Amino acid sequence: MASQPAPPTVETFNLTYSFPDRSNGVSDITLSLPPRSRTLLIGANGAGKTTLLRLLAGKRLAPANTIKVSGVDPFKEGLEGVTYLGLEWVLNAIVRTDIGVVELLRSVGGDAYPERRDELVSVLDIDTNWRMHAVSDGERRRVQLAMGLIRPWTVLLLDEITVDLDVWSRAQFLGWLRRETETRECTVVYATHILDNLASWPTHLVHMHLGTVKGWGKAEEMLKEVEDGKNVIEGVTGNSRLGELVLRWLRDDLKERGPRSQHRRGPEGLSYNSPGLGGYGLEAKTNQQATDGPSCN
Ligand SMILES: Nc1ncnc2c1ncn2[C@@H]1O[C@H](COP(=O)(O)OP(=O)(O)OP(=O)(O)O)[C@@H](O)[C@H]1O
Repeated sequence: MASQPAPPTVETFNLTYSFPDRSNGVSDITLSLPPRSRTLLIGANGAGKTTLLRLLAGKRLAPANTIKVSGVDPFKEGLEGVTYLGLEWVLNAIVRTDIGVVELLRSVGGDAYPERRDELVSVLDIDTNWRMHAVSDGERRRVQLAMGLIRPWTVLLLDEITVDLDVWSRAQFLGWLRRETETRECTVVYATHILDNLASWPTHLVHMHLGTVKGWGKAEEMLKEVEDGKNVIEGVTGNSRLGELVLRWLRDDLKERGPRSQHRRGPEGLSYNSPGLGGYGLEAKTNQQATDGPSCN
């Protein structure tokens, strides 16, 4: 009897990762995202979102037993069904050559999934007569998204690659992702700075700051923070609850970090100080201190 596919969960257990130059990537991240969830990764530039997504995709080697995607280590198993769409995908040169959309979609297996292919062509408003050397950036991006999504992934790791889509197309695309999670066993983790049309989209939120997760959980519960009416951001109006929450997070994170020139994430256990601001190179710190907040003195 064929065994049941594992549920598409995304879990990390005290995940800490340092880059080859020994600088901190992410520190002590523990998450458990259930099947069929749609999670937004939120954080300022440099918070560690891409690093985390690449680790989850098995593109970087995490310490043993710190990541499980659909129950297994993504680096060791090279998982079928896990799709990561990030910058490398966008930069792939073939989508700038004189090649037609139909050929491109065929090259990624489109003919094996004709219904999904046609649905994506419609949702992303793609003209199958386009030739890729003669389309706009947004049109190219739509084709790239269709290429990446045709095969029925079970875990989709999306690093903001919808920036070129117009607002309507992005809304259609987000609606399609939602329907996917509602109609089959699949899970989405999406890092983005663009909150348009996302107010009621996420089931879970993960708030990242300086390589750590400051908070995560069900979106509805985290959004309650906004309802207290306190801590309002002056001069900013018309945001969704999600927009308001994220603005508060980023404002407080920035305050906590201090000026960028005074904070650089150095090798684990070390913090860099800017000599121009009174620091003198490297100073040893405990891991706890290094990850708890701004490392300037
Ligand atoms: N290969 C690398 N080696 C050393 N440091 C790196 C490397 N890649 C990224 N970093 C650093 O790690 C930190 C986190 O980067 P990351 O790309 O994960 O942030 P992010 O949250 O995705 O940011 P953004 O919103 O700007 O895309 C940054 O400070 C970055 O400079």
